[in-house]
Amino acid sequence: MIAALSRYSLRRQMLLVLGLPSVVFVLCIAALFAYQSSRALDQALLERGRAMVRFLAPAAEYVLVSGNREALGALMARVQVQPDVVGVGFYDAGGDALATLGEGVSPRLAAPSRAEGDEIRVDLADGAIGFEAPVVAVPATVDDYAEDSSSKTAPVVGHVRVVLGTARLDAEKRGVFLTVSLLVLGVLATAMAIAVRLAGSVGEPVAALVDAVGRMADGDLAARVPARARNGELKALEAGFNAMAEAIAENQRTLQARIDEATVQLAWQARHDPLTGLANRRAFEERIEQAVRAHRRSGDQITLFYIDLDHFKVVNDSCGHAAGDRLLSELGALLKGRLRSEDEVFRIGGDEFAAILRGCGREDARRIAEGLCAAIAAHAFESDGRAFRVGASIGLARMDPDLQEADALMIAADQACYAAKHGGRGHVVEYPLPFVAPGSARPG
Ligand SMILES: Nc1nc2c(ncn2[C@@H]2O[C@H](COP(=O)(O)OP(=O)(O)OP(=O)(O)O)[C@@H](O)[C@H]2O)c(=O)[nH]1
Repeated sequence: MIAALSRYSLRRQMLLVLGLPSVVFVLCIAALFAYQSSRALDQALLERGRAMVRFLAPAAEYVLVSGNREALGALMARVQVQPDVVGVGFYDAGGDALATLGEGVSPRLAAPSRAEGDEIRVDLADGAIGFEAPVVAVPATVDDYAEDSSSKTAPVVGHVRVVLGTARLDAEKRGVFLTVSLLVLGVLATAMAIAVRLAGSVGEPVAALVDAVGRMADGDLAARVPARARNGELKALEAGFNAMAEAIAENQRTLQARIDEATVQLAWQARHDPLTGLANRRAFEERIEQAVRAHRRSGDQITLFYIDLDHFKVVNDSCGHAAGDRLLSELGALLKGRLRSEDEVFRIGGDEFAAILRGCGREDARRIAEGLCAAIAAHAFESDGRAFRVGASIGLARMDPDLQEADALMIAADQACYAAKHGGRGHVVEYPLPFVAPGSARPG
C-alpha cells in the first residue's frame, strides 16, 4: 500500500490520505443514518398498525356478536379515513368476511386465530402491510358466586384486518435518502475542497522546489522558486533554496569572470612580450602572413623592418640583466611611439625587433627606418650612474614581384639586417642587398 502510494506525487498522496478517510467516514455515517431512519419509519408503521387492530378488536366485539351491519359499516368508515389505511375487513370466527372495504382484504382469511391471546399477525405484501387480530367475547361478571371466569378461555367471535399502505412511508424514506444524499454531497465537497487546498498548499511548493532543483541540476542557474508557501517550514525552504541558488549563481558568475579574465590574459600572453608589452614573434608571423594576403588581394604596399640592437650586451654585462630589461622596454616604447598607429611593432627575439608598415612608399620607408636608427642611437640610457648609448642595425625589405611569400620577405629582411650589422652597424640596409665586391672586408 505504502509502496503503491509512493509512486504518486506528494500532492496526490496528500489528497488520498486526507480525502479517502473523509469519504469513507461520511459514507459510513450516511449509510448508518439512512438505515436507522428507514428502520425507525418501518417500526413506526408496524406499531401504528398493531395499535389500530389492538384497539379495533374490542370495539368490533359488540358489532360482530350483534351482527349489526350498519354499525359495522360505520366502524369501517371510521377506520378507512385513518392515515395510510388502504383496506379494512371484519370476519366471523371461521374467517369468512362479514364486511370488507379497500385493498388487501380477501373474502376469507387464510388461517384465522382460534383462541384469545393469539398474537396479532402481520403479513407483508407489495406496497402494503396487513394486520390481523382475533376479536374475543369478554364474558360479563354477574355476581361474586359465579364460577371463576379467568380459568376459561374467551371465545373468538371474529377477526379484524387492517391493511396499511406503504406509499407514504416509501415517500418519506425517499425524502430521507435525498436529504442524506445532499448532506453527503455537501460534506464531501467541503471535505474535498479542504483536502485539495491542504494538499495544494504543501504539494505545489514542494513540486516547484523539485522542478527548480531539477533545472539547476541541468545547469539553469537562474532557476528560482516563487514564494507561494503559506506554511512556515516550506516558506523557509523556499527562501533557503532561492538564497542558495543565488549564492551558487553568484559564485558561478565570479568564477566565469575570472576564467574570462584569465583567458584574455593567457591569449594576450600567448601573443605578447611581457617585458615590452609589444606583440611577440608568434603574433609577428601571423600578422606578416595576413599582410602578405592583403597585399595579394588589394596590392597593399608592405614594408618589413628587422631591427637588431648594437652592443646591447654591454648594458647587461655592465649593469645586469634588470638594466638590460629596462633598456629593452624603453626602446620598445620608443619604436612604437615613432611609428604610426596603423604600423605594427614586435619584439621577435632577445634584442631584436620587427615592424610592419602598410601603404608606405620606398623612400618613406627608408626615411622612417633611418629615423628609427638615429632615435635609438640618440636614446640616452643611464644605469648605476653610467650612461649608455646602443645603436641599431636595420634590414628593410618590401613586397614586390620577386618577394611574394611571407617566408621570403622575412628572410630578405633578416639578410638585410645581417648585412647592416656586418656592414658596420648603426645603419639601414635595404633588400635586395647591395653588391659587395669579392675580397672586400666584412665587418665583424
Ligand atoms: N636584459 C636582457 N637581455 C637579454 C634578453 N634577451 C636576450 N638578452 C641578451 O641580449 C644579448 C643579445 O646578444 P647579442 O645580439 O650578441 O648582443 P649585442 O651586444 O647586441 O651584439 P651585436 O648585436 O653583435 O651588437 C645577449 O647578451 C642576451 O643575453 C632579455 O630579455 N633581457
